[in-house]
Amino acid sequence: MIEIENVSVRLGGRVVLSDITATIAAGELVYLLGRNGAGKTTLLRAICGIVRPAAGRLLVNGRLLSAVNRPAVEIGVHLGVDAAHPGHTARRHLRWLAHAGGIEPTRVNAVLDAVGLADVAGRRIVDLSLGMRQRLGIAAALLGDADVIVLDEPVNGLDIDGIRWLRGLLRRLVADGRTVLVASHLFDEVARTGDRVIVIGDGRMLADAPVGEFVGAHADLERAFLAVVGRSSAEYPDAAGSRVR
Ligand SMILES: Nc1ncnc2c1ncn2[C@@H]1O[C@H](COP(=O)(O)OP(=O)(O)OP(=O)(O)O)[C@@H](O)[C@H]1O
Repeated sequence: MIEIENVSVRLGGRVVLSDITATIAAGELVYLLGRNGAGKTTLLRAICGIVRPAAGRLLVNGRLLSAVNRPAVEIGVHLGVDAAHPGHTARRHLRWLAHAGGIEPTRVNAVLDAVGLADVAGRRIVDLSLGMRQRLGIAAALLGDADVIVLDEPVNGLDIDGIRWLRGLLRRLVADGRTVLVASHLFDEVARTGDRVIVIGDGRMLADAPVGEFVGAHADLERAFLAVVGRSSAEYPDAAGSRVR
């Protein structure tokens, strides 16, 4: 379970998140939605303990991560494909993470198999495709066999096989009773797989509802989202008084 209690975050002297409260329960796949710069990654970073809130608190399985001996077995995290050293091989990267996180090294081969990277585990990360690096990030999130999994835009770069594989993986994780929180811009995937959405706009919480309830009377999730966050003038230059030639 993830409990976000009245969390505010300041970065570079600016309030980036303001008074966010939400609970993500075990066995739930919750998507975090918001425009670019809304504060999604910052919230995920705060949950993982990378960013310290200016106010409020974040609990993972009822505890502050700072009070936990081995956070890597409490929460599995994938916050972007650039988190790995490009000169390391995929296997070496995961071995290093396992060592740093106090995780049994036998987990490395298990997660390489689980994400379909066993055949390229000896390749340097710089030589992996974007989709492969995405799978490597997901492997890192699975390494500690944690009950709580947090992923930032994990679908980017995956081909159709990868997308279908990830859908199955996410559903299996929640069926296992894990807590899964995913930031995404891909409304089709969210509508297809999500239990609930949390919507952030300009660092503020705009909605927290089951997907069906959130869509409500709107034609689809995208339209429901736009109704909540407001339409962008950049998307509608006519409305802003200028014309695209
Ligand atoms: N280290 C930092 N210092 C100052 N401002 C930051 C820092 N990191 C992020 N921000 C700002 O915080 C705001 C939220 O950024 P964040 O990356 O959380 O957005 P996001 O919703 O994940 O966006 P995207 O969809 O583009 O990934 C942005 O205005 C960003 O410029």
